[in-house]
Amino acid sequence: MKDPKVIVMGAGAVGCFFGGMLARAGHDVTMIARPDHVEAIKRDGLYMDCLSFKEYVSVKATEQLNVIDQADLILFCVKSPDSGKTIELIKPYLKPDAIILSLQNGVDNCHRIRQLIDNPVYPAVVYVATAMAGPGHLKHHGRGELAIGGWEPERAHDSEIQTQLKSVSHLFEAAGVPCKVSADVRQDLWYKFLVNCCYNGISAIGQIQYGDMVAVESVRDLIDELGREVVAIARHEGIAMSDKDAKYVIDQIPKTMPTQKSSTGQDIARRKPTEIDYLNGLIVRKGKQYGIPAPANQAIYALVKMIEHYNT
Ligand SMILES: NC(=O)C1=CN([C@@H]2O[C@H](COP(=O)(O)OP(=O)(O)OC[C@H]3O[C@@H](n4cnc5c(N)ncnc54)[C@H](OP(=O)(O)O)[C@@H]3O)[C@@H](O)[C@H]2O)C=CC1
Ligand SMILES: CC(C)(CO)C(=O)C(=O)O
Repeated sequence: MKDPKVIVMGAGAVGCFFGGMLARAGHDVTMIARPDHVEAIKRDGLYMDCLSFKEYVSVKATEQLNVIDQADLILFCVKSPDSGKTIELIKPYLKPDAIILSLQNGVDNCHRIRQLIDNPVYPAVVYVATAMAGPGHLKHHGRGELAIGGWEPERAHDSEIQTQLKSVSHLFEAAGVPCKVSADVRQDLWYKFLVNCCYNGISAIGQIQYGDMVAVESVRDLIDELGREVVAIARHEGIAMSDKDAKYVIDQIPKTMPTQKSSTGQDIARRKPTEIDYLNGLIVRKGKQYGIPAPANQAIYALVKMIEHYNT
């Protein structure tokens, strides 16, 4: 992929970080964002307040969806409940070979997107801690690596897919973003999903950072219980998950991003609907379907839904 035109669809915390890194490396990037962000980015540039640098990065920004007709690569960064409607909005402008990279949490966004369009769609497993601190102002709290891959098992060895994935990976790597092509991206997605089920809801309910969360012993016990339930469901889904690896990915979060409040917590703070139906809510539904009890996930799900109900 030589000199691709990159569009960030939904330039918030994640879109501004990864799109911003590509723009900073000199790529042609356009952020599709809400008016307050567009105005600030056009005026001053995107302020990337990162752990390793603080810089105003020059990048294009617009509210207009028709710029999608130029895109070779779309970083799809809207929240999970917005996936379907956003795809319907951009569908009229999509080039047939434009690659859509979903940087969203959850395990079913690519499947839902792919039901609406024929374009190549790939998941990115995203380990980063970011938030929008104000219009055009990105605050980075830790990490920033990606794993991408082909998720449709029947097309796993397709050479065109592997070529596309390698070129996307090179693009990010050259811009300073570690990006591996995963041999089993479904497994990687479930490990990340495990992290989200363990941390996002508690952080949202308590409006609390991960480092402070795990200072409380009973919260650590709850995280363990949430994790056990998710691992049981994952195994039932045919995902190979070891207890040792699950514990490792869970333990890394407060160590590598202690000052972060989850994206679900950020939604609650902004009085927006959350992604909880696609996180702990999915575990609750699958638990009922498979007859696997998931009371801890049920409790987190119910509490976030209650807060959302009176908050939005
Ligand atoms: N924040 C984080 O650290 C991480 C987040 N993630 C995942 O990444 C995904 C994105 O999360 P995040 O970046 O935090 O979310 P944000 O809410 O910060 O960003 C999404 C942005 O897209 C905007 N948007 C939605 N539709 C449109 C549209 N039609 N036109 C213009 N702008 C639009 C939203 O505006 P509005 O709010 O007004 O709808 C919002 O500003 C989620 O799936 C999340 O779980 C993954 C890893 C880490
Ligand atoms: C990586 C993590 C846990 C960062 O907060 C996240 O994915 C989220 O907030 O949704």
